[in-house]
Amino acid sequence: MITVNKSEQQPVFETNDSDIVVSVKDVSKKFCRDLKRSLFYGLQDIVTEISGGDRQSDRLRKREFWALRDVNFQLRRGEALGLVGSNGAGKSTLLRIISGLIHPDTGIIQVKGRVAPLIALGAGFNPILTGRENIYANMSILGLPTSEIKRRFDDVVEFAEIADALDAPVQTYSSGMAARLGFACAIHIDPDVLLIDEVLAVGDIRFKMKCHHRLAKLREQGTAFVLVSHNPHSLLNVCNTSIYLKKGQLITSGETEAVMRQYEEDLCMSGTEAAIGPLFLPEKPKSESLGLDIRAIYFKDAAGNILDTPYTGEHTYWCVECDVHDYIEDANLGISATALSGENNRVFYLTSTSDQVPLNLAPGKVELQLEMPSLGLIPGVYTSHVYVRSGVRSYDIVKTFRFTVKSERLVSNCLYYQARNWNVVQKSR
Ligand SMILES: Nc1ncnc2c1ncn2[C@@H]1O[C@H](COP(=O)(O)OP(=O)(O)OP(=O)(O)O)[C@@H](O)[C@H]1O
Repeated sequence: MITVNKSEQQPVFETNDSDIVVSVKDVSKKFCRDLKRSLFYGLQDIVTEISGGDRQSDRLRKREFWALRDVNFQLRRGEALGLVGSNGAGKSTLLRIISGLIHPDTGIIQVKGRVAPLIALGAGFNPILTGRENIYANMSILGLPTSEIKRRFDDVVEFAEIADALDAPVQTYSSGMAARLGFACAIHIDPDVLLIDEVLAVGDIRFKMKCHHRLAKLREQGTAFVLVSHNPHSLLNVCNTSIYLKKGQLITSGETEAVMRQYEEDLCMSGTEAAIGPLFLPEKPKSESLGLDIRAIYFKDAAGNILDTPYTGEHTYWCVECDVHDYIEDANLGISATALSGENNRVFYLTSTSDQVPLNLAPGKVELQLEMPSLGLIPGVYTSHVYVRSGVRSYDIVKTFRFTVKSERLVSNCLYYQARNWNVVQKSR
């Protein structure tokens, strides 16, 4: 398990643990966007190192940026760690550093045992060599002696299901075939650490199931995994702990479900400023009032508490507080909500009149409520339109009430939250 220091959201190191197979301590990596400059910096670094100077690895030079910054975590035998983060967050860079393909600029990486990186499709294969030749080349790069490769060769071919194409160049393989071969080579070297970057997303469902089955077996035997995926379900199925990277920084780590929740919430909110709390409006001068004035809009929970933000799936009241000056019969409360994150889609438009619920209002302070037994909105920032009418007569309207929805549940891959129960009904025996 990753141990997390709550105050800093960085894992706390436990040394002297013989089960630790990967230890990543204060690791940073910088890149330069400008190719010419990058080559120049490379040369400069080599010269500095040869002359025994200080490279000042922890400082950025012109046009450099941190692709990873002070990342810490540990992985133990048999543990599966998920890696999430949006494009460019630094996931592949981290895997490349663990696999030894690139070196960090600062920090220490310690890896015990054999690492099998499944980092990019067909990585480690030479396209002009045949499948047969590539199996030998790839598995010996991964550290297996030729005698062992010979012994395992048939199992690799059988697992990869490429017997017919074994003597064809790998460049003639489909992406699925190349992925199958890569996976087969990696698992047949008995790795201590397996690094997987979205590779399982390629291949048909049957092969994916076969891979998952094999991964579970490897894990039982003590292989540790780091799995990068944009699909929360594959992470939830495989990894009990995960880390969330954002612009190279480790944002949070811990139990996969909690990490995914924070990642999804950030994704839903991206590009929009969170809006929090109720909206209160000033009293209107009598001359401007049309007989009913909206004075506040807010959400309440089932116990009647006003909420800063409503929560997906919870029993929620959308409340519209009004000053009513005249008797109003058949008032119509209309509420629409549009998601500001994503493509600005209107999510719902509800009116009491279309639900055939006439609202009869007497003068005084009145709270109109739209009761939602289970809030269907997923986490995100929304803007809404709220009005009170009667027939064609409009009393008051608020055009932009912004609010934020949060969630304590996982709502991945959903456009709305479906309240539900799962049952088994025994029909007969
Ligand atoms: N060799 C390189 N030279 C310059 N910049 C690089 C290099 N490799 C990666 N980067 C940059 O570093 C950042 C992190 O890249 P990385 O590939 O690790 O992200 P990622 O989280 O794996 O993204 P994705 O989900 O899109 O695969 C990105 O801004 C990327 O453009």
